[in-house]
Amino acid sequence: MSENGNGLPRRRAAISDLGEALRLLVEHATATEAPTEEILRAAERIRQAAAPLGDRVRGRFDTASADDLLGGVRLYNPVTGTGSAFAPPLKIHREGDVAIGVCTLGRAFEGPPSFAHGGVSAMLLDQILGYAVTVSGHPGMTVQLDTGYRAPVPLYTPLRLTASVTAVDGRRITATGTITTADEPTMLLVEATGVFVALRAEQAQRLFGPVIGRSG
Ligand SMILES: CCCCCCCCCCCCCCCC(=O)SCCNC(=O)CCNC(=O)[C@H](O)C(C)(C)COP(=O)(O)OP(=O)(O)OC[C@H]1O[C@@H](n2cnc3c(N)ncnc32)[C@H](O)[C@@H]1OP(=O)(O)O
Repeated sequence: MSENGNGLPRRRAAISDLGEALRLLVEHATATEAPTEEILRAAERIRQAAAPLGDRVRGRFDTASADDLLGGVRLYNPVTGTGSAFAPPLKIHREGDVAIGVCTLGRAFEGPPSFAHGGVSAMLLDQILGYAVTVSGHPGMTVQLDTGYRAPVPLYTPLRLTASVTAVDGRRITATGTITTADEPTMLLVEATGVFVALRAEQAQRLFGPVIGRSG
């Protein structure tokens, strides 16, 4: 399915609206103490609502019609995608050479009680490090991600992430990043160093050839 003209902005807005509804559902479903019968009724209604969406789906190697890979539009990215049920979503922008991210994590991201799962922090950092690496003009794939957990990351608290490239060594790009709360940006919660590798042409073709061949 492809849409152009006014159809594409409307479709992207609709996908983001669905994503927001799904995130509300995930948040309520994760936090609910509703009666068991209400949970059973909700499960049935949700299955009914999901069915028509499954009538027309894209294949594994098909890019979403609303996405723009080269333009950086990925509505279903699990970290930043506004159409994703799983994404916080993390919102990233640039301030000079530094990437800044903001998000708030709900109950679905819980690890230790009332705090974020450590893997979620690593996921957020991988994404913002990858963003910093991409906008620096040296895009690559993560080959190593080292995370240091200094203090637990609180749920339901606005968070601030930063990332910047610290070294470019041939095809290897190193970036470092942090997570703090928005209110206390000097109190480090999690830090990370990521190593990214720029793909050789044959690696890009081997890994993404089927996707590149079908998009556009
Ligand atoms: C329009 C604007 C839009 C802007 C907005 C866009 C925003 C857009 C944001 C996207 C943000 C996504 C952020 C998520 C990023 C993932 O999550 S990527 C997914 C996770 N990563 C992977 O799946 C990668 C898996 N690894 C691989 O497939 C292979 O390792 C690779 C990457 C193809 C590289 O192949 P390889 O054979 O391992 O490495 P090779 O090519 O032989 O060597 C490359 C170099 O890297 C080195 N290297 C390899 N592994 C390591 C390691 N672990 N540590 C250190 N060095 C290493 C090698 O030693 C070698 O160095 P040199 O000898 O050249 O000095």
